[in-house]
Amino acid sequence: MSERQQRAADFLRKAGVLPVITVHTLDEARAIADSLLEGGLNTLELTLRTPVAIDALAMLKRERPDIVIGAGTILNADNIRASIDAGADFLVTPGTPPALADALAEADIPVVPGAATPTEFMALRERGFRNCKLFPASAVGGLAMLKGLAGPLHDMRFCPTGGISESNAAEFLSQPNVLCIGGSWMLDKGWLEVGDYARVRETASRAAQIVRDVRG
Ligand SMILES: O=C(O)C(=O)C[C@H](O)[C@H](O)COP(=O)(O)O
Repeated sequence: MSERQQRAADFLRKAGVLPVITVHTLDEARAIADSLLEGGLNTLELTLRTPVAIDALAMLKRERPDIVIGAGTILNADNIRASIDAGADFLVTPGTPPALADALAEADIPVVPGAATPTEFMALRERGFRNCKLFPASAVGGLAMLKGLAGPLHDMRFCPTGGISESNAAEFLSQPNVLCIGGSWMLDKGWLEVGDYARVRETASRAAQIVRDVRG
């Protein structure tokens, strides 16, 4: 495993839970990041799904240097460049077609390429990637899929994301081939719409407790 990939493995394992956030304003980005941090989660994936995402990433890296931020929904080389320029600590992709895998392999930043099938993970493995996102985890088999991958792809580690909630988080996190679990369950749309950041903080805090319970 390259030193760069090892760096991704270290902080993802340490984080245990990777909240996936989508922000619409800089104020919302600050409020979400602060609530997660107060709840005990200091690593997050900020998706590039909204026009303000890159500005929010740069702002958070400037104003909240203690937060480790991955840029998510990386779809192409332009997204990679913009995220690195904004100060991203790592990159996450929902899927990884060959041209994107090439661009990730050249990027000097920890990367967590996404995939959903053994063939795709094998293609990533051939390029040297060992730490990958399983997306959309529940839709493609969830725990059963992770257990299935553990045999043939025993040297790979996964960050399952998609369909994980407070009720199944511990079970996913307990799998030996799981580095961290990703999800948006602590960022319920209804709570965000009414600015109920106390619930975000409480749910983040319970997620942090799940990590302590499972990992010690
Ligand atoms: O946009 C991306 O790049 C993604 O990877 C999608 C997110 O990971 C999922 O939307 C999170 O899944 P839920 O926890 O089920 O909401």
